[in-house]
Amino acid sequence: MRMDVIEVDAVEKVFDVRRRAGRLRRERHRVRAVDRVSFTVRSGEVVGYIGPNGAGKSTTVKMLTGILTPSAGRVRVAGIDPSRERTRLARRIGVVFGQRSTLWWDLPLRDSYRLIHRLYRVPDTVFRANLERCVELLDLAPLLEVPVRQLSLGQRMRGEIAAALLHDPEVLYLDEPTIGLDVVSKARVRGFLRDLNEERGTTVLLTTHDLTDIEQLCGRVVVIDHGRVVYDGALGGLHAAGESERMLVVDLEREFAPVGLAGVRVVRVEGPRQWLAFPAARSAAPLVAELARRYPLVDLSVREPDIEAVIARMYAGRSA
Ligand SMILES: Nc1ncnc2c1ncn2[C@@H]1O[C@H](COP(=O)(O)OP(=O)(O)OP(=O)(O)O)[C@@H](O)[C@H]1O
Repeated sequence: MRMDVIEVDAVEKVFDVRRRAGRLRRERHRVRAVDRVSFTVRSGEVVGYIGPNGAGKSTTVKMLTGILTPSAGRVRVAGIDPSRERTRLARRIGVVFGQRSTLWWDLPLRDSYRLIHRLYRVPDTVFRANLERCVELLDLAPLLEVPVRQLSLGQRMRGEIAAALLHDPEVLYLDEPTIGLDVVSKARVRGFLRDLNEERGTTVLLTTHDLTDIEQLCGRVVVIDHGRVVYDGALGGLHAAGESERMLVVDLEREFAPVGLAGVRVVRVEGPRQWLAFPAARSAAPLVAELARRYPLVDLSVREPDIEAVIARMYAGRSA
């Protein structure tokens, strides 16, 4: 049976900040970075944790690693309370921060890996097998003797991901793992993560602003905004939540006035071609049938909305 490996229940994090209020006065001010957030992640799931800047994503991930203690609520990762047993938890999780390195800057990659081997007390056979696998799949062989500071961003990121996996973690947190990478490196990292999840059943919580990461990796997304969960479900369902539209592009035999169909908005007419927007959740089939019955239809295509637009619309709706 699949278990919940990450449990976040009514979790809050409030920061006390001092702000200047005049020449000498400082005012205390509270920032509620995470506001009664609840979600669970089952073993083997890949979940995207997304939201605009300052939404509370990093603060949540820091509570999941034990770096920060929640102000209220309950967090469990692999049954462990992260802030109480951070060291024990560290053996069960892997963490990759796209913007921060966990490797030793002046050491060759291989030496960083040796240190991790010893620090985490990884059994020799496990370490060797994992290193071999990562070196092969992430193409690290030519890089092992190179000091980390000489690696390109894409090379270093592959090195970081390997470092996070050498101790066989059940859960992997990835914070912007493809940030700044070129298209080829992004594809390689995504392919590796997909295989890792499929073959090993590693649970992944992925924070990213790159929606292709989400589309290609995540079966489910949790969207957070102003510290609160505003959506939790399948990626496809975001369209309905964001009230997004699909587009039917039709070519008629000749020019017509904008077609009149219930539930359809004509957004553009160019000669015999018309662009018809309709709710994304609705089936296109009856619309096409009705069109074909009433107009001389020559050709058509359906365009899916892009997720970025959907999420932007959802955020806008929330703050309005
Ligand atoms: N140590 C801190 N002290 C005070 N305020 C903080 C602290 N850390 C985060 N915050 C505030 O909490 C809120 C949430 O920040 P957080 O870094 O979790 O957002 P995020 O969703 O990860 O954003 P981004 O996408 O920009 O990384 C922000 O308003 C931020 O300024």
